[in-house]
Amino acid sequence: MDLNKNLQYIKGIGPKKYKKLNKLGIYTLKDLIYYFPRQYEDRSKFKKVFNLVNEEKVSIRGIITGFEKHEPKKKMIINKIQVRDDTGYIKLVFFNQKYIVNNFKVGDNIVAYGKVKKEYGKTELLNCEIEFDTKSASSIGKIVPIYPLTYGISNKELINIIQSVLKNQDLKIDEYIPMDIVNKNKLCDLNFAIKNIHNPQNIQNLKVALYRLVYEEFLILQLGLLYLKSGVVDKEGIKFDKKDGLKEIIESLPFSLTNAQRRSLDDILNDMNSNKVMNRLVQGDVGSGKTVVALLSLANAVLNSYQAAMMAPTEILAEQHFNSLQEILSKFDINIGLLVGSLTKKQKMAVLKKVKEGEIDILIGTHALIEDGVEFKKLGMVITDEQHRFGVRQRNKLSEKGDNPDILVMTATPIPRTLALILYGDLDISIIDELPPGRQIIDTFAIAKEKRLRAYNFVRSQIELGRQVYIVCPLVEESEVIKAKAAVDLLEELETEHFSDLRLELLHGKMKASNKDEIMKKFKNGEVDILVSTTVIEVGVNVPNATLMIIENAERFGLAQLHQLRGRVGRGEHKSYCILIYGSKNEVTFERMKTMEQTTDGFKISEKDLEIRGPGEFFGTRQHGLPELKIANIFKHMKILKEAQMEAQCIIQEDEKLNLDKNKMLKEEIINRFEEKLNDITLN
Ligand SMILES: Nc1ncnc2c1ncn2[C@@H]1O[C@H](COP(=O)(O)OP(=O)(O)OP(=O)(O)O)[C@@H](O)[C@H]1O
Repeated sequence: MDLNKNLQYIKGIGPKKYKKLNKLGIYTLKDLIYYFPRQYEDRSKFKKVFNLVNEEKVSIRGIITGFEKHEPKKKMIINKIQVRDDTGYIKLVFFNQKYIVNNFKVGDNIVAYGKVKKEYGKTELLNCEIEFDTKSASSIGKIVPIYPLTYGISNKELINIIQSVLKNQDLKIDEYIPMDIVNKNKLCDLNFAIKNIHNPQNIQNLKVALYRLVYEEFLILQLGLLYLKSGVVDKEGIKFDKKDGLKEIIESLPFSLTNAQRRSLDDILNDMNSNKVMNRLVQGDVGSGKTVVALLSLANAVLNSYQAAMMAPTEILAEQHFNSLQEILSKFDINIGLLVGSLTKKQKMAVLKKVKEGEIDILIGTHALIEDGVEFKKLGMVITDEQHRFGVRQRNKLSEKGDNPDILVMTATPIPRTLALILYGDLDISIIDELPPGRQIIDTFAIAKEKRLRAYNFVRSQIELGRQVYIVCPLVEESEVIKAKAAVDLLEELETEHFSDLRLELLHGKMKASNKDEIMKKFKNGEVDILVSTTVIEVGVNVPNATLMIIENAERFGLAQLHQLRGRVGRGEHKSYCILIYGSKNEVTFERMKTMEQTTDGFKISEKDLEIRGPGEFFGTRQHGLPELKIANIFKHMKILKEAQMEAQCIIQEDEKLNLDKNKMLKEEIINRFEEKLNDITLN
């Protein structure tokens, strides 16, 4: 049957209902049957009046014996319907709902659902729903689905619409998952699943249906991502040679590469050497030395007579990358340019001209890089250094400036593999899981806020040793203005009450870029003792002389975020410390603080964070970039996700392009659903 049929042409759905459904994003038959409840209320068991317990929510069944009407106040009418069953009497109470009550008369057999109130020997049912006691009662005596709704359509209305469509004998949905996979994973029939998700006969059926639909959604998602990666959209790319010049650059570095850096670089150079477009993610723990890997990849493109570009999430970072690259590559006659929002028009025009004429070999910048006016002479490679901050669209916009350039994505957030497969399932992954030698463990201490003064004494002792300190402000609402105010307040308190003799500076997102830059420079040059900052310093900032980080209200941050922040210290030869000051004292806070004290491995921390905080909060307040799913929940259904991921991998291994006959419908479904749901993830 054609599930793409517009609902307007379905019997029983007039223009009025159609319009209401549109508000929920429902247009076709498929939209409707795939509009899933967000939860259920179990109203399936009826109780006798005699057995009712105060405050419980129940379904009852009885016969109407009379009506009462009270008007305790103006404009307030309370109607009561007296009902009897074979064990006693009960009154159903309705506030200002005459229109419901008027549908019934004495002698009618009814079913009702509500909350029991027992007082002075009387029993009443509040917040009532009532229906005639027929087989078709839609929302009483059943497990009732509760749908996500918008204004203008009630849950009951939606239930009625969906039920009437489901009863339609013609509704037969074709199975598109190959039968061997259905059987192997014990998935129930698709029609059974759809019927039971909307109108579950019992809890067991509901579970079976839910499992199937969650599994299906994950399978399609993962398979779609793998399918994209598997070469279906492989574009012809540039074949870069491995140039000898690269060896020279590597030899000029002040250190030798770690094994993990070498491995990642090899992956990248092999990709670059193939004639397919590279789509690779380099995931590295804090301080693992991603920048140098990026630098060498960019240099390899330049040695092959191409231009390259690198996009960073903040200006501070872009400048830092610019400086590091400049330091190493200028000796090799490679020209680096910087393009950020804060340049004057004149400066910007000059950079753009040089980029267009090919005088700049490597352009570093913020999202200013993807603006329309930026044109390259011969762009061959792009790197985005991101923190779930750029969507695929932005990534693609940058790569469109070249002719199928190779793409490298760098992220400093260690994420568990399961999630990486979803967030970056369309990319090949290299992991830098080793810190450069000589790195010291950052000693981490969590203390209650009452002990803050001790921490401040420690700040002083570090500064006396010639070191520098970060103090990170409490995490407040995601508004830069409010964050800035919190930072200003904290600075004032520290300056007047604790460190009036030291050099303090402030850094927050609301400051003019040139100010930020100036302060960062001063901090780098050792002209500032304490940098009071919001989380703008979270990613990438590299000041080796800073050895102590204090984080206020540490319990408000995600563990992954704390780990990133902590990674700002311990970047040089000096022993480094992180003090987490927490304000609330509950189990979860203690457990999270303990994790930070005990572990410095970003991957372990992120696993733990996921475990402790669970749904939604894992990525902190940050935009997480996870795809929107209709029924599956990446956190709640982690086990099913893993199973579906494994299956997806098997399917692709057997039939990379999904050309086998048995996978034909699956492929169609993926293409359909991907277009609709995963716009943000497709690579074209
Ligand atoms: N193999 C190495 N041996 C010694 N030092 C290294 C090595 N690789 C990088 N470094 C140095 O380590 C520091 C951190 O490197 P880098 O800034 O690239 O880290 P990162 O992975 O980007 O970290 P973060 O995600 O925290 O920004 C830099 O000072 C860099 O010069």
